Amino acid sequence: MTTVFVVNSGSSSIKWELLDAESGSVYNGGIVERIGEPGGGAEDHDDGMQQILAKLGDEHPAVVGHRVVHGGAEFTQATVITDEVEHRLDEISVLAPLHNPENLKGIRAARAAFGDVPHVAVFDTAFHGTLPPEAYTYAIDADVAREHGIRRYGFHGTSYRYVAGKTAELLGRELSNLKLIVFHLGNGASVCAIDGGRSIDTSMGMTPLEGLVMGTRSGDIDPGALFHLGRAGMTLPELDQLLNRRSGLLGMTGTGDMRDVHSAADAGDENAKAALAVYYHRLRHYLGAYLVALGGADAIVFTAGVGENNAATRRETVTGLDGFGIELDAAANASSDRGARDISTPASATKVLVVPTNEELQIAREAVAAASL
Ligand SMILES: Nc1ncnc2c1ncn2[C@@H]1O[C@H](COP(=O)(O)OP(=O)(O)O)[C@@H](O)[C@H]1O
Ligand SMILES: CC(=O)OP(=O)(O)O
Ligand SMILES: [Mg+2]
Repeated sequence: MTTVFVVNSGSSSIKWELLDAESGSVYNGGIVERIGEPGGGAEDHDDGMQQILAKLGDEHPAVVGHRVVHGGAEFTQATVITDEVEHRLDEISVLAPLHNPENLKGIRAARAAFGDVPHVAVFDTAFHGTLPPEAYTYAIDADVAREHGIRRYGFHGTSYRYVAGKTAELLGRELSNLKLIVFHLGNGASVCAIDGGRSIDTSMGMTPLEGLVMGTRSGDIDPGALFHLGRAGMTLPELDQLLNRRSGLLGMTGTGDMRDVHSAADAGDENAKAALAVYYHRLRHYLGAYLVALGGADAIVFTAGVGENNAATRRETVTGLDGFGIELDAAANASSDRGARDISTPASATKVLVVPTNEELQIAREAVAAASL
């Protein structure tokens, strides 16, 4: 038994678990949400971490695993955190300003509380270290790109690694022989084309802003629109705020929570219906692209809050694709089953699956491995 304390410190929340990395049994855990908001769970991330550490009481983990969203070009695998590593993480924080500074606060507070055990950083970007240059290169001036580190990285990799492994188990196949398209649809959302367990393309880019429509993020937008807004007087911080925090479902409907968007659409709200259409349109855009990138897929997999729970999103993503060998079983898709499951017809050449993610367990396992426990 190896007890791991996992800290998943996000832009506005901190999720945490105390679990056994071998069995996956969770002893304790929780989430501090809406950090910094009026009436939220904590004043700031430092306050949030102090609350969590107080809840741990006398518990003393053998290792602490930290989700770190951006590892830059340097960190391509889970890494034991030394003072030097912490310093390097600080330097690359500018690459993910919504996420990394908060990840670092979690690391500092946890290292102060548990100074005698190894702390391991597990990176969202690490799984995408296999992206080929044509997938990670932006077609801009090569000198500017090199000087400023402008390239695509991809995120949600810890989730993709976990879900890819579970998918192979569910199908009873070797991951090395599988072509998968995995949709991670949570507040942040992305999709990944996985060939033989290796990420070959993904929708998020240099930062977690590119790609799909998200809770508060725009996803893909013509950069020319930003120049236009800049000329109209918007400042850089305002543009950052607009695209990262006031766009996506929130920007189009007034709420960034998919459940509320559906409630509104069901009640006849035209903005909500239009926003869902945009959300689905973007999902299908990437599905088509990745089917071609992989030369066909063995399975299309849905995970995270929306992907696991929202039958309408799954249906609208794959509807009308029988001619491509993708046939959803409507009843299986609509059922309230939980757990990893097949929601396609027996005849469907490409399986459609729901596979719940577990980033905390994946972080715990990688933390134990990196710390050689
Ligand atoms: N039953 C459900 N139906 C539709 N959407 C759901 C359901 N349950 C959760 N969600 C949506 O999942 C999203 C949150 O996903 P989650 O993976 O928990 O996000 P994150 O970890 O990025 O904060 C929210 O938009 C929420 O509305
Ligand atoms: C990388 C990212 O978007 O993370 P999250 O979904 O937790 O915001
Ligand atoms: Mg998440």
